[in-house]
Amino acid sequence: MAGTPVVLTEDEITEQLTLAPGWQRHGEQITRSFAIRYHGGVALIVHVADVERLIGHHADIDLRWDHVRFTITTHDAGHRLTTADFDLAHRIDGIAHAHGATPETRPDS
Ligand SMILES: C[C@H](O)[C@H](O)[C@H]1CNC2=NC(N)=NC(=O)C2=N1
Repeated sequence: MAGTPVVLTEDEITEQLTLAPGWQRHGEQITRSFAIRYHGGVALIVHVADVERLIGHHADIDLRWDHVRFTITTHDAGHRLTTADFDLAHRIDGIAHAHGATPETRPDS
């Protein structure tokens, strides 16, 4: 990822969250789950990983038998939220949709 990422202010985070419906904030990270069967989740993760490699920004990914959960923060900014996190979130939304994964709200996400 080019340059040192700029940490977002609270107001900027609030604004970014309104533009990324479905993503939930947990401290200095954002997370979202998508319902998809295990092998479909593996294919989804491979696709996301290809894009992450291109953009130089990576989510923590939790694969379960019936869903995949993505958690994003910017390590290089001291595990704070930056625009790179929301950029990746939007990219994940598009890829998940293309794979037929269904956004879901889980109590643990
Ligand atoms: C050099 C490399 O591109 C950087 O360390 C990237 C890698 N992927 C990353 N991913 C995330 N989530 N945060 C980062 O700060 C980050 N930095």
